[in-house]
Amino acid sequence: MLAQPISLAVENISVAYPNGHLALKDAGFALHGGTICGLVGINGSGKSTMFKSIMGLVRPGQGRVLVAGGPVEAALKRNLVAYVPQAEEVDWTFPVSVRDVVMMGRYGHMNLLRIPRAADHREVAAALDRVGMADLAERQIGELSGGQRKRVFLARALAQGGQLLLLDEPFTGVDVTTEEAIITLLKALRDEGRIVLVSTHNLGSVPTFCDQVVLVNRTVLAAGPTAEVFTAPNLIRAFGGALRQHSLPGATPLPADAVVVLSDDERPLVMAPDGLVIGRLERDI
Ligand SMILES: Nc1ncnc2c1ncn2[C@@H]1O[C@H](COP(=O)(O)OP(=O)(O)OP(=O)(O)O)[C@@H](O)[C@H]1O
Repeated sequence: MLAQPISLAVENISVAYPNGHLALKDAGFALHGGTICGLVGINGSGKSTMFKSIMGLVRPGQGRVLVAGGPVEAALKRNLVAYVPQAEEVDWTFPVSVRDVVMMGRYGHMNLLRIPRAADHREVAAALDRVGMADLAERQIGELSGGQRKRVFLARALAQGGQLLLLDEPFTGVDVTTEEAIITLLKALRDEGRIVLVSTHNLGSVPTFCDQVVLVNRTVLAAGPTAEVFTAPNLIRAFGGALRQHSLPGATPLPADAVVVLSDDERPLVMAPDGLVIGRLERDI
């Protein structure tokens, strides 16, 4: 377990960009260590803006974000917040090795000259081992598969020692086996007391790995345990016209009145009419 329990409180924040666009209004939720939470919403709903607020990259005009009970800046100084970017945010042609990228997670622990010490090398080796990338440590990052790329940046977050992990769309472009491996790792990190906050519009995987869900659409529409929040009525509220609903044609053993919610991950969710998630299909319909 971690020495000190981590917590995150987003207290009714409003965030406007310099062009005047109000990306979040009165958005709030709270999390405590030992949870995986899905930050779920359509494109442009404010997920990245929420992450940026938690990382101190944008300052809310109203409200505040507290990490471990204090301001974001203090948490960043303590290396508590670690970010795993979307693949598109990374320049994969940059000539650095897997080990170099993971070592970047140690920068906050080094002095200005950034000369790694034995402890830094140890942490990097442990992180690479944990994500199953030790054998590829010397490989250039451009020569990795999509799933391997995700694991490298997860290793960087681990080497940093982050207790609040922010993952932006971690399953985009990875196959089901890799997705399962990443989920297993995220659950282990949760069990060690971390907060794992995962931004995703990949609805199908949410019930399988998220303990809690925050539904966003320019504000927080609902937040809480997955079974209470991840329901058909709430999802329709969050996704509006972006969701298509179908009755499932003659499928067994699913109830005849089951509702299938199609998202963009090609593995539709199956819900009872009252909104309870029954499961998900492993095939297209
Ligand atoms: N720097 C910016 N300046 C002005 N508007 C912005 C800026 N960044 C984002 N926005 C706008 O704020 C809204 C929320 O964007 P945000 O990136 O937070 O959404 P998102 O949920 O992360 O979307 P996606 O799933 O597509 O990544 C969008 O309407 C977007 O166009």
